[in-house]
Amino acid sequence: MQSSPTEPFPWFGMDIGGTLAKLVYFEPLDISTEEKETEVDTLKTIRKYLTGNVAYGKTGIRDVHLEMTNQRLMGRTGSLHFIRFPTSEMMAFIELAKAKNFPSLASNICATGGGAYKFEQDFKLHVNLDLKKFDELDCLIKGIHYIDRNNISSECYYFKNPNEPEACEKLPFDFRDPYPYMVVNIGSGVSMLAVYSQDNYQRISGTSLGGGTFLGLCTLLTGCDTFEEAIELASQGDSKNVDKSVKDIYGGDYNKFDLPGKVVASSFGHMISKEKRESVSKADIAKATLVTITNNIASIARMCAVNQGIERVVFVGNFLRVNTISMKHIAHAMDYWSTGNLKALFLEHEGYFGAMGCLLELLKTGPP
Ligand SMILES: Nc1ncnc2c1ncn2[C@@H]1O[C@H](COP(=O)(O)OP(=O)(O)OP(=O)(O)O)[C@@H](O)[C@H]1O
Ligand SMILES: CC(C)(CO)[C@@H](O)C(=O)NCCC(=O)O
Repeated sequence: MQSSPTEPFPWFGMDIGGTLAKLVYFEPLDISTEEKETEVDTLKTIRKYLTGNVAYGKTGIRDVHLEMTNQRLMGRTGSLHFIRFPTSEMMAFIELAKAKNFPSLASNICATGGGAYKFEQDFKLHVNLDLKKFDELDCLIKGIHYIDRNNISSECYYFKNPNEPEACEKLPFDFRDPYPYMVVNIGSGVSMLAVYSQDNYQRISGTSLGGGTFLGLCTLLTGCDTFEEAIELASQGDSKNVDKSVKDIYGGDYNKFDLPGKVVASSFGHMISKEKRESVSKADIAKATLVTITNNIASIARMCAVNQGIERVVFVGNFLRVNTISMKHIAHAMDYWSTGNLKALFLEHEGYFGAMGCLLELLKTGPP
């Protein structure tokens, strides 16, 4: 027998970030006949709309490959769905919620991320909803913990031989006993956290050179329009045409301090030459932008991990979406510069942990 939920449906967690808004929706699949008969139309409409589509409006997308089935939450069994749309469309989302009559449901709306604060007044003004706000980094840690424990296929993975295209392998990593570990959340900007236990963590550092910087610079420099386009362009480019290497400066290795010739000495360093600027392609520039941002994040992460005496570093955030180039670069850089002492780990649900943690907070909260 199922226990009756303390929190009325629908169950959502929302993470409104600087670039993307993420939504985790729990679809109950153990609805009794009695519940079906009494389920209000609005609830049914929302459930059917979200689970019956993979795209919403022009820009909303459900990441079907990330769906988690057979989840048990608060005594109910169902599926977790993962949906994202650009934060720039937030007002359209609020209008959609209005059109679907969402505010008529006596439910809490929980949100995290900067947008929970930024859009609070809009929710109140346009749909008369009070947002319950939760901290984005608390939610991130809670979400990582839940998804890693409850994903039946392996959530956590690493790259073996990340720098050898032929021999590189993506392998599962057993993250059951993870503490202490570091989280590097690469969103628009980057936050770095040291996690000591399930409810003990600190934000130890951050950098404004993040996913937003990559996309911003790449669109400026190459004229591309979307993140997917920028990554595709980068995959065809060669950053050596843009960056100056140790070899370009030394004519070979810098032996005294163990700097091999192929290491980047100066990101974008070749671009001071008119001749090089004229011969470089857009793809080369996209790749160099990606590598510059990625290496900088890996470098700061490595210094933080060494400072904290932590060996495992988990990289998350939507910057890593469809971006194996950066993941392999990070894996190689962490391994190489720490002489094998640090391990870069990755999680399948990349950018959804904040929204997942937010859903868990909603269920903890119960009715007002
Ligand atoms: N479809 C997409 N549109 C825009 N950016 C994308 C997309 N897919 C991946 N990205 C990358 O993901 C980044 C945003 O990641 P994420 O959603 O984790 O952060 P955010 O929550 O928006 O930012 P922050 O946490 O700094 O507020 C973008 O800056 C971009 O590099
Ligand atoms: C401001 C946040 C936390 C919003 O998610 C993120 O974009 C970030 O950590 N930016 C980097 C800020 C810093 O320089 O530490």
